[in-house]
Amino acid sequence: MSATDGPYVVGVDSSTQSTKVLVVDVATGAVVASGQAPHTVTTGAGRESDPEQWFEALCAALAQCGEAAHRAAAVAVGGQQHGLVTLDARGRPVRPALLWNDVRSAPQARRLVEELGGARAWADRCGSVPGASFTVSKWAWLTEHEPEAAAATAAVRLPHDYLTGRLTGTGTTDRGDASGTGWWASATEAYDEEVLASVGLDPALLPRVVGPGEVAGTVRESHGDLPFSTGTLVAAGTGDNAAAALGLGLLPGTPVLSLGTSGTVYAVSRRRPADPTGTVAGFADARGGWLPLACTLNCTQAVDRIATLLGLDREAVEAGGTATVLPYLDGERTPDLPHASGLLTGVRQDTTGGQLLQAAYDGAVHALLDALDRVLAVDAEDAADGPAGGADPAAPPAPLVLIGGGARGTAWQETVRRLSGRAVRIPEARELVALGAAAQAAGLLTGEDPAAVARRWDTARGSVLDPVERDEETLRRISGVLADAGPLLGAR
Ligand SMILES: Nc1ncnc2c1ncn2[C@@H]1O[C@H](COP(=O)(O)OP(=O)(O)O)[C@@H](O)[C@H]1O
Ligand SMILES: O=C(CO)[C@@H](O)[C@H](O)COP(=O)(O)O
Repeated sequence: MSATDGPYVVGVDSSTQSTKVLVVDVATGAVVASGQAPHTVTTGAGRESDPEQWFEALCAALAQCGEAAHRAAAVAVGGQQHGLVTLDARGRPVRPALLWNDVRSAPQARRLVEELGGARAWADRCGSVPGASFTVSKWAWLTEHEPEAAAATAAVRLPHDYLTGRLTGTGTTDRGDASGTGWWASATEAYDEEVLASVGLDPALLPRVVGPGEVAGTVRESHGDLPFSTGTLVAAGTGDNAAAALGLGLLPGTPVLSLGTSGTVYAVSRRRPADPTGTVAGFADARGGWLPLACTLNCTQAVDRIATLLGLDREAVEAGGTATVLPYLDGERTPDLPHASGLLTGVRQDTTGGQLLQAAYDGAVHALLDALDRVLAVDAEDAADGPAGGADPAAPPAPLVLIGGGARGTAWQETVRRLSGRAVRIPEARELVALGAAAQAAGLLTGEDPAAVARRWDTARGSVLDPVERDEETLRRISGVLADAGPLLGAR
């Protein structure tokens, strides 16, 4: 069979900055066509995007795929997590979506944690201690600040639910994305009626949770902007991080570090996470397992912004110097400092712009690696459960898999390598979220586990950079600044 014999599937990544689509050959995993279209995100106090623009971007990205997209037998959507999409009775957005990196809901998150038994209780029932990013906090913010918008809401959706619904005409989600809402209890794998009641949200407004391997629906009557025929299968879809885990065919014991608008660090696990510190979110994955994950709000965009302020190319880093940058331009989630802003300290007469830029990369990566240890702690408990659970403890640690737009940058690669002290694998495949969605769609056609599809496609193939000695001095310096700067960063 040649690389283009089909059948074909379409995988979608509707993430913060853009929509990316891949048309993939089910037999070989060959990407036969791709497209990308940008999104607009508001700046200022909040972070909002228009869901209708996501659908327009999806149509535009699909149009770039030409004839190949018309041949798709199944489609799935991976999307940015947590965003609150409110729809009216006609299925139109009541207002723009509140995104995962909108920190205005931090006070509501804190109140919810206090009112429902504290952090330990939340971790036990929901798997996570909700912060400003979680959908439940956003709904609580909306009911307080825009009660008329909340009252006009006839359906509540996540970004990937919204797009899936535009394809099928029905309201569905999946356990992976539902686990980032704060109203889905990981302990019972069901909507948590007590949490919903506490924020005045009627469960009838929520989508049906489609199980792994189930069909969400079929493309309702096809229309001009979409290339799909009526009746094309639509898979459950999931959140973007769970989709990337599928796209890598991830097994327990292999940590992933994703460098996009958000920085994320995660692993798959057979053990349900429940971290009462709130650093590790106890997400479900898209298969039936778990996805302990930590997320930062300031990653590639924050470092690019600092490069722009310095008038430098993003690769123009220089080693050395004494400067420390905490690039928390949008407030921060890991560490939990939603009211923080960026901090620069340790500047001397001989500090160069390139050193300041390197310090920004270091600050962004420090936060992720600090959290990686906690993510791996869940995974290590998992490994202790049995031989299938994780890596041989005597073996060297598995390479850190580097994905997301930033993984293409040498400065990012070298910073992660130096501050982690681990080998770093860089998959050749660029769009792991869209590939994971494609693998989920392919699984509907072949009956295979989507992660097994991705392994058959060899999506994690790529170069491995050898480990270098960990730069403990820089890590210590950044940790010291963080510890000393509490009041400046709005720490409570
Ligand atoms: N060659 C590159 N080197 C470094 N960074 C890059 C490169 N190409 C893209 N990026 C970064 O990737 C980011 C987008 O990554 P992506 O994973 O697509 O984000 P998201 O999924 O959040 O929309 C941009 O903010 C940009 O800084
Ligand atoms: O909030 C999280 C994870 O909890 C983010 O990872 C979002 O899912 C956005 O992802 P990107 O658009 O940065 O890929």
